[in-house]
Amino acid sequence: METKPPIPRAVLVGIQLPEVDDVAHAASLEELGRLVKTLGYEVVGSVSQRRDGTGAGALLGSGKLAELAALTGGSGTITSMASAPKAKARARFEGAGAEAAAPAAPEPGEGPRPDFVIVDHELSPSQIRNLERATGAEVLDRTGVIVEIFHRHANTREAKLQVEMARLKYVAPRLRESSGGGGRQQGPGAGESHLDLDRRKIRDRLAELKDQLEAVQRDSDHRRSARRDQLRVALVGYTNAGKSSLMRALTGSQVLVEDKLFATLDTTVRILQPETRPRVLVSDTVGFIKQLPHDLVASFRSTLTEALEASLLLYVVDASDPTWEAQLKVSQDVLREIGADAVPSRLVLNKMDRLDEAARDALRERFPDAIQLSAHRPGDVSDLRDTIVGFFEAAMVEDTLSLPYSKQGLIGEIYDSARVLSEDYDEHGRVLRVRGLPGAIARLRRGLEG
Ligand SMILES: Nc1nc2c(ncn2[C@@H]2O[C@H](COP(=O)(O)OP(=O)(O)OP(=O)(O)O)[C@@H](O)[C@H]2O)c(=O)[nH]1
Ligand SMILES: [Mg+2]
Repeated sequence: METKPPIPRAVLVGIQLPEVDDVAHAASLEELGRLVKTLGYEVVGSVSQRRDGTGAGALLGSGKLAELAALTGGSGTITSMASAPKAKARARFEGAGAEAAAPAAPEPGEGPRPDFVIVDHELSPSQIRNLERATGAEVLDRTGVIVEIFHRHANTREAKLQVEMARLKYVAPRLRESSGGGGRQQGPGAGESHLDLDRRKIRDRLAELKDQLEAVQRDSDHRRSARRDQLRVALVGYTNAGKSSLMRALTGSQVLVEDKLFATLDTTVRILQPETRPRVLVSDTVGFIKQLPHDLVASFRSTLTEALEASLLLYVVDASDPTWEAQLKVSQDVLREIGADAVPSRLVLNKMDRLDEAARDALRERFPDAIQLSAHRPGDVSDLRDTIVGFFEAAMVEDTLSLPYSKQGLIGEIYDSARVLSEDYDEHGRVLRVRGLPGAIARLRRGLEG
């Protein structure tokens, strides 16, 4: 008996559109390769072709299709009846009704041939079908890969619910009959084909998920509103830029840092260290990626709200990546859509330790306002902390609050949201000289008067 490879093997496929240059095309395929590795597959090759569009029935021209099929062991033609499409994709999604299934165990491949063809573009269900017919392999597109990674990495209840919704919405139009012909079935649901039944189940499940999600979101909105008017800075940016590394260094927390795409899927909030008065809260957020599937943007909701409510956004980029400017644009575009471009921001050029002096100078010339640093250098991190503190210091104002004897219970809140410069007493109660953000002071004043 032949020993079978334990890790699924994948071939990448990319179309280079006329407006995409060679560097961007190579970077996109490279990024797809990293996404695929994050899924636990081995990339064994890639096929790419220059074309005017991605709309062709089998995506590739017939020559390229034959080249791809030679790698995967398929017939190379769409009309062939050879090797019916595998129902693996469908099977993988069948557990979707349950809470995040464990990562699928790698399925053994058939000999050394790749089991997967992974395409760097969003495909229509019929393109997927055609490619599967021609290659005999299972076909996933970029969206499918990202949805699957999100599914595996989601940790909190909110993220899990959101990702399950995105996954069902992705899979519903791609469902097909499991048993070739697609006839009507007897028994429960008689009169409905399997396909109709599956689709109806998905609709019901989506409605259920929507309700649950709304309940969870009411909770987290509540928690967030309790943090309003606090000093908040959010780390935002492309996946793998180093946001979590900076978060760790700035707050001394143990958030996950990994050389993986989408290591972080949940927003975490920690206190800037050494602690200031009032405290500064730092949020680490999920990374962005190009061609983010539309339904998944919803699962960024908590991250996006975090960004929208911060007083300062730090756009973190991996300056050692030749495509960092395009990556920055992706993050800015998503945040602009929700109006977060109104939040004051700074550009943070991370991973400077990977660049030589000349490259650093060139960047300084072009982006004089950007903060250059390495998350791995403690001195750089401490400078960044000072910059953050300085930003809030400049935004703060001084004011006087009178705390009547009947409201002494509010003293803790005052100390939490402002810096108390001095405390005096008069016949009504305490008189505090405070320094804080205008919004926070206004809120305290309302509490004292109400
Ligand atoms: N050389 C170098 N590597 C860094 C630096 N900052 C982060 N890294 C590495 O970059 C990789 C990604 O870092 P993370 O902090 O997980 O990145 P992230 O932005 O949180 O990524 P996602 O959570 O996937 O969005 C890890 O392997 C880090 O060790 C840096 O300043 N220099
Ligand atoms: Mg992270």
